[in-house]
Amino acid sequence: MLVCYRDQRMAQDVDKLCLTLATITIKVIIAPFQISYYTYRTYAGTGWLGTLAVYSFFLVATILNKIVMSPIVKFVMRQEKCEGNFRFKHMQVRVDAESIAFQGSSAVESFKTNNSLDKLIFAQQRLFDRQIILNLTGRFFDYLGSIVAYLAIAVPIFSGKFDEEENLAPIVSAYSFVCMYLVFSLTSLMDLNNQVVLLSGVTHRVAQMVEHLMQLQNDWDTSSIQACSSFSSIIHSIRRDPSGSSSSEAGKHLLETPSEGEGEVMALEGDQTPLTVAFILRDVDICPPGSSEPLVSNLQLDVIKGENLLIMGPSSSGKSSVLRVLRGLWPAARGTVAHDFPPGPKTVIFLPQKPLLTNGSLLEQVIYPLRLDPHHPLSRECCDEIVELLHALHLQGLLSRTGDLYTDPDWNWNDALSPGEMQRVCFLRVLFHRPQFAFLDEATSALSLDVEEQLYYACLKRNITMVSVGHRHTLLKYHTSLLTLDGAGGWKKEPIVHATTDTPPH
Ligand SMILES: Nc1ncnc2c1ncn2[C@@H]1O[C@H](COP(=O)(O)OP(=O)(O)OP(=O)(O)O)[C@@H](O)[C@H]1O
Repeated sequence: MLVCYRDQRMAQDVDKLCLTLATITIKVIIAPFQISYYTYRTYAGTGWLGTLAVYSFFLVATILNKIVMSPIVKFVMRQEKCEGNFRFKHMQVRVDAESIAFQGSSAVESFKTNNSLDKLIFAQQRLFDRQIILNLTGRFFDYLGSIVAYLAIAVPIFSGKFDEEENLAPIVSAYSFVCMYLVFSLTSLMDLNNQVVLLSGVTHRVAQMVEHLMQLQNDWDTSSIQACSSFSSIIHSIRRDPSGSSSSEAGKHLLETPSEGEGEVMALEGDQTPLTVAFILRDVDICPPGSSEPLVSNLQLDVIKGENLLIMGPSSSGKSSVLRVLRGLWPAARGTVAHDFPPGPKTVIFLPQKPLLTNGSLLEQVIYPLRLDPHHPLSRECCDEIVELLHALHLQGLLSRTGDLYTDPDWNWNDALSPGEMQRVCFLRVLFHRPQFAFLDEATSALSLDVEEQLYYACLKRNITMVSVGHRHTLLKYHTSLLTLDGAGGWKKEPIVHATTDTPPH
């Protein structure tokens, strides 16, 4: 559908371009004939003096127009640049939509996009201010043009070219003003009509988008309420079922540590930290959009504090899709997905498979998906910690390239960093925010094994519960459970038995 829509839009754009080009070509072809014809008519009516006056006026007007126009060029360029930046930001948001949704960073991206829109509007405002002067000179020469025309006619009249008995008034005006005004009015009306047509098309599309967004918001609100109530009922059913027959690892965990577990679950329901259970999945089928073929069938899964889960399986078996369902990006085709935790990077963080870097300073990359408050700069300790982490992950080179933490570089982070650097910067967010749960979708696939080990041990040291998706068997040693997808809808969850040498270094 998206491809269809894009193709339709492209076809429409091409049609519009062809139409504009055809109009310009016709005007260019007609222009010499028009000029020749009207030069002849002017010469016939006013003689060489009148023709010379008109041509001289045209020459002076063009030169003055050029002088007024020249400074505007740089404002046009600035406006074009701001518009380019704004459109690029929009494109980035569209391309990275899933990664943004995973990281819950829509607010910061919205802020940054609005910021670039503000810059664009400011640049446009400055351009419009200058264009007023240009328009005024344009209009001035338009009116002066008609005076010059009357002056040109005055020459033959006063030189006695016309008979005195002739009624000169009709000759002079020859209804020219009425005709010119009519043509002007019609042209203006046509321009206005075109603008209204264009505007109504755009308004229609914006209205459609707003309606669609409102519908999405309603659906999301309804599903969130359902998710919260499902979470409560599942938690209560776990408590009521001490045999743990239908039950889950979460149930066992809660029953093994009743007082602590219950207290923490109650805290969860009351929207407080710390979390014990982040997600509960019951009888869940996962299907990609537009398909009824489940990637994973009847999935029972609990994401519990302290249980580091590794999801493995063949390519396209649905590993990332499990995270998509957990994050609420895809609805479960069947079953219940329950979750209830306060939003924010201190509780749950998702690192999508595609590293997501935003525009802005190095500091903004690290604190993402939060954004800097210009009135409350980050504390010195925080900055020191970030610098320390950058050194620990061998990213101090970025610091020298940007100059400091706060400078917004004039290059694009997505173009200037290697895939490994991007992954380390994204992982740095996890270490900085220290969330309770981190969902890592092949977050270290571009890194060497020793760096991977360093990052995972850093997470373990910070007591961050990890749910990782990956292919490497070296990841096993950082996790306690393994969920294996077979690519045909089946799955198996088992504990990982560790050798004693696998304990993290302190
Ligand atoms: N937005 C989407 N719309 C339709 N199908 C999708 C979409 N995203 C993914 N899929 C399909 O869902 C299936 C599972 O994708 P998923 O990304 O979960 O696989 P994966 O196991 O993580 O694979 P890999 O190991 O290659 O990353 C794939 O066949 C993929 O083409």
